[in-house]
Amino acid sequence: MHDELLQRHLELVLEANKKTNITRISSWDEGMVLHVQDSLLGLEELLKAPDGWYADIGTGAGYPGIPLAIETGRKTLLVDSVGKKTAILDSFIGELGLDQVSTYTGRIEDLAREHPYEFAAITARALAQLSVLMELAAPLLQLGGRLICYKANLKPSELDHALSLQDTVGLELVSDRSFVLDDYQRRIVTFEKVKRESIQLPRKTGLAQKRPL
Ligand SMILES: C[S@@+](CC[C@H](N)C(=O)[O-])C[C@H]1O[C@@H](n2cnc3c(N)ncnc32)[C@H](O)[C@@H]1O
Repeated sequence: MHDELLQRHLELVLEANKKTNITRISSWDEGMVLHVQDSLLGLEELLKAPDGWYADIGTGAGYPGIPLAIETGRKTLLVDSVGKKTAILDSFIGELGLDQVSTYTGRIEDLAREHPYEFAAITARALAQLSVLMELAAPLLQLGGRLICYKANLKPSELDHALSLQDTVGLELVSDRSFVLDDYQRRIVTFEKVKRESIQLPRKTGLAQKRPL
């Protein structure tokens, strides 16, 4: 049942990608590994998050958000600033019958202004360096909520910088798991929101990515 939905989502993505560029992956086999299997690497972490809303920030074609929503049945918000992408995602959601999933068209920083501290879990893949993900997620997460970061080839300096920001953004590293997926190095790095951030977040829209902390 789940496998069918996961495969149907990939079919829809590859089909839509012929008209609108929503992913660089164009083959079924690559998609099954680098989109579907990769998205599910963080399932264990999402299952450990408290109950409540889950957001996939910078979701693109719905990875890892749609596979994780299919597997967990969680109330899910797919967030992307590009309206063309969220319109395509809305059609996928209808086609797949995922009633508990919806989209938000806009910047992550604006979502945080509209819904501060309302999310129990956040995922992000191929969006930004860890410190930027922490800054973007901190004002969205409720206390005890989890930020689950999908990283490829994570450098020690990127992790060190992220760890140095924990106190500022109120997040604490809770797990770090490594995988090899088809010769690619993968890491799922998870933080928990343990206290309020000590600086005003979100900063002005765009600054997190343009001028990282
Ligand atoms: C490289 S894609 C990754 C897509 C998907 N997570 C994946 O791994 O296949 C990054 C996506 O994040 C979106 N994005 C980047 N910065 C954003 C922001 N500040 N607010 C909302 N969406 C953002 C882009 O439009 C793009 O679709």
